[in-house]
Amino acid sequence: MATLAQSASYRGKVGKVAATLTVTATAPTAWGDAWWSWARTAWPGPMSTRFHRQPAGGGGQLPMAITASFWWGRNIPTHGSTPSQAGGGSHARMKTWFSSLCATCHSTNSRLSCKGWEVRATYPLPNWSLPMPPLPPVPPHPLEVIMVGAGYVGLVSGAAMARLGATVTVVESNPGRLTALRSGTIPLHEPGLGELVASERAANRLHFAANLAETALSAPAGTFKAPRLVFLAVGTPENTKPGQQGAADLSAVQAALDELASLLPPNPSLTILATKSTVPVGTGAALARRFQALRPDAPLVVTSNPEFLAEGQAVHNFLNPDRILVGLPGGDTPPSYVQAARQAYSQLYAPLVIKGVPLLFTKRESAELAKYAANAFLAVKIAFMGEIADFCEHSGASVDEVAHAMGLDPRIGPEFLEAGPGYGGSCLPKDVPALVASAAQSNITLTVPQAAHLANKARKAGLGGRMARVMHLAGKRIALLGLAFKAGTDDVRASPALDLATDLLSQGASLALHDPEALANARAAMQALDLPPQQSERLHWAPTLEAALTGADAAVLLAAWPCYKDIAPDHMAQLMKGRHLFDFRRAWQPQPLRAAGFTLHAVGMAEETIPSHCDSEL
Ligand SMILES: NC(=O)c1ccc[n+]([C@@H]2O[C@H](COP(=O)([O-])OP(=O)(O)OC[C@H]3O[C@@H](n4cnc5c(N)ncnc54)[C@H](O)[C@@H]3O)[C@@H](O)[C@H]2O)c1
Ligand SMILES: O=c1ccn([C@@H]2O[C@H](COP(=O)(O)OP(=O)(O)O[C@H]3O[C@H](CO)[C@@H](O)[C@H](O)[C@H]3O)[C@@H](O)[C@H]2O)c(=O)[nH]1
Repeated sequence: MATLAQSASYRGKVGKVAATLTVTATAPTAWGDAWWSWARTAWPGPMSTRFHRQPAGGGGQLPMAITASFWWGRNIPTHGSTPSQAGGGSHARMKTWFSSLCATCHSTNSRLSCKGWEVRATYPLPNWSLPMPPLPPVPPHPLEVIMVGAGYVGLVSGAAMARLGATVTVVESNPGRLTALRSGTIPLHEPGLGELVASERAANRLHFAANLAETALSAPAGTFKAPRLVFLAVGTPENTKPGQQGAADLSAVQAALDELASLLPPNPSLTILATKSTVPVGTGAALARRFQALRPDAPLVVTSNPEFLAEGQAVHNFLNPDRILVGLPGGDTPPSYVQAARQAYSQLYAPLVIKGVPLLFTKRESAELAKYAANAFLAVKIAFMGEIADFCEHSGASVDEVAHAMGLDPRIGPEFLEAGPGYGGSCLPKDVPALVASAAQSNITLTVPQAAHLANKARKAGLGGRMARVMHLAGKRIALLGLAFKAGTDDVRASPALDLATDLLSQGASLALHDPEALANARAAMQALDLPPQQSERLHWAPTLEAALTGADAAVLLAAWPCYKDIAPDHMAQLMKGRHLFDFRRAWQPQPLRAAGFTLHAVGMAEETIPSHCDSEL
């Protein structure tokens, strides 16, 4: 038992109802983690909680601040149309809860104030005693992680796992990418990744290898002091073989497994294999069978640890996930292997779990399917809003207002309701058909994801047609702004911009293409299309936004990079020849652009915004 000097304070806002209780304690910081796990289970709050701990100093007897955020949940009614009316309901509930919290904590002298939308409360908690459990055992060795593939997922996950304390070797078979990494260059655009990789390399926790044979995996049995985790983060693109179109191409996953089987030493200790790659349900079981046939002497447990990061915010997503999902095998797998896997994951992700991130252990099949189901659900939301946006354009409604009104319903939520040019990227476009194809193998027809997939393909293919309805395209110079599949990344895989570019070229337009990060990737992708010379000579790669806009008859916004949002309308008007703007992201403000003389065609905005003089161009 230790006595802690504490104070607690609460600050919450109506509509975003969360209470933060900050407990300031003077305690040996070495006890922090143990106190933490005790607090998470023993806290008397009636609602779900999320804990954060911020040590105020290094080891020893330094004070630390502990913040426990008590989330009220998503069902707080915020009735009324004025702050005080709306606040009444939820603030009253908050007050009741805090009063009971106070009583539970034997607190006196609590202060509570309610001003506009905000409630503040301060509760001194004198002489509040908390039992201190014994320190948990410290694992004797850091985890050894091998990450196969240094793409968006493998490189981010590998570096972030090193940050979590593991010793990580990232294996990359692409020589150019490996050379770049070894020389300290990050071969992809991901905010924060450069700093993360550099600091983990400097701490000697992050290494790179050209193949599995270069890692310690091929060393004699007994080399590893702790269980080794081998993650597969290789690509699983859409299969293009006849008869298998749409299904996931698992050849890179299988090749990596075969490589592993070929180099493990005789009678090695247990290897924990994890698919970070997105793989169809049943893949883990198939990989286990394949490995068993190749290496009956080598103990292996195949687990699923799907990744939910989104490009452009990958480092942040990995280190602050909504959940960590781990699928464990059942059936014939020895329980001791499964237990070892569970322990290894618990150790690997402990620094995140301690922050309150849920670590879900499920059946392996559930984890595999949950990843696809999540992506398909996101795809359905986006595709649905695309169709609603089309209807808005013909009904006088604004899709922004419709989405906002829908999103305030907590059963719907505000995320992923932005209608745009169609979803792109390396995940949703290939994962939805892969889900549909894998279900079809079990004679299950997934009509809803399939409809989203078809709607999205049609949306991307129809962008040029939308433009052709308001202006002649042949002979015109069009500035395409934003070539990545969304702002924040240099990834152009399945980018709507590439679909539109090929369509506009075939309609006779000249293109000036610009992107702040994705120009090189877009150029490589367009070159790979092997366009006829009369089309490729009409492609112009603009090094600056100004160069793209200069002399353009029209500009098209496809990815909402800040540089496009921030450009001054008058500056655009000076540079451009024509006055047509197509905003497929609704990132541009209509009024200032109209004031500068532009005609704005924005997705999901009513037709009346298009002046009648456009007809004369048809
Ligand atoms: N990109 C994302 O945002 C994201 C998010 C979650 C999940 N995923 C899934 O993760 C997987 C990887 O996606 P990605 O975008 O990182 O792919 P990527 O194509 O960017 O990277 C894969 C990397 O693996 C390398 N590689 C392939 N085979 C190898 C081998 N045998 N040994 C060593 N290196 C090898 C490739 O050279 C490449 O650099 C996919 O299944 C994808 O669906 C992707
Ligand atoms: O409201 C929205 C949200 C997204 N998009 C588009 O949808 C696509 C995908 O966007 P996003 O999901 O942000 O990017 P990804 O990096 O592809 O991430 C998705 O795919 C990853 C790979 O599986 C998952 O890990 C992530 O959770 C999932 O969000 C992009 O073209 C976006 O422009 C919209 O049009 N409207």
